[in-house]
Amino acid sequence: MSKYGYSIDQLMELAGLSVAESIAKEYPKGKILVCIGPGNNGGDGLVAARHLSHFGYQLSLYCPVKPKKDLYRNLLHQCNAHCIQEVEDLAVAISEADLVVDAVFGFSFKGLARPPFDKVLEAMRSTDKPIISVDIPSGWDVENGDANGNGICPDMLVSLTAPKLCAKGFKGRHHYLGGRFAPPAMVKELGIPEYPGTSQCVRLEKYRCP
Ligand SMILES: NC(=O)C1=CN([C@@H]2O[C@H](COP(=O)(O)OP(=O)(O)OC[C@H]3O[C@@H](n4cnc5c(N)ncnc54)[C@H](O)[C@@H]3O)[C@@H](O)[C@H]2O)[C@@H](O)CC1
Ligand SMILES: [K+]
Repeated sequence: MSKYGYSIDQLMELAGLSVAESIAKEYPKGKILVCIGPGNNGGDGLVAARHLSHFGYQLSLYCPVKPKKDLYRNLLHQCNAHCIQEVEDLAVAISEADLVVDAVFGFSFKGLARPPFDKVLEAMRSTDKPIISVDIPSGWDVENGDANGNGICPDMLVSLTAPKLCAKGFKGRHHYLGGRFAPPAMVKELGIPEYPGTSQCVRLEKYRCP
């Protein structure tokens, strides 16, 4: 997207907002735990957490690794200013949550999850709480999906910009598209569906991939 002059902050803000809006369309108000990874997928999760708190959900964050980048630190600072608590005990936090947002890994994940994220994925695999994955279910390869069987099975997937090939393997109930920032040339090239009105997200009734 940088060829169109966007900064990562702009894209992340719109991506996270679209994740929050997608969640609000399908799940009633309640407690949401957001699990944050070390890259931009985690940044999307921090933005989504902030918007969900504005929408009236009760948020908490689990961030086992904190990158030193200003972008990440500022997003975390904003969450703190919104009284979003960070939790230390993942098992307890999952048991107390109504929903879990998976913002651990996105399209740059490779191989098998290394510590401490192996335990985060394990905890998300073993809960029966609905999981909402940001862009890609964590542990999945962007093209080959859950090839090694260590990924998670989300109830909702919010694909960003366009669904990735791995979304073919998504078996959950709700598939949304968010990240409404593609200019017309890109919309045409990728066959991105139309968004309704002013919405930042669109429900996909069947798999669509450019
Ligand atoms: N158009 C775009 O490019 C946009 C992308 N966004 C988000 O950015 C995501 C991609 O972000 P990134 O490229 O930062 O990557 P990710 O957030 O997918 O993850 C990269 C991080 O995971 C680590 N990692 C990779 N494999 C690992 C393994 N096996 N075990 C442990 N750690 C591992 C890497 O060292 C790196 O720190 C997308 O999926 C999407 O959520 C949005 O923020 C905005 C727009
Ligand atoms: K994810």
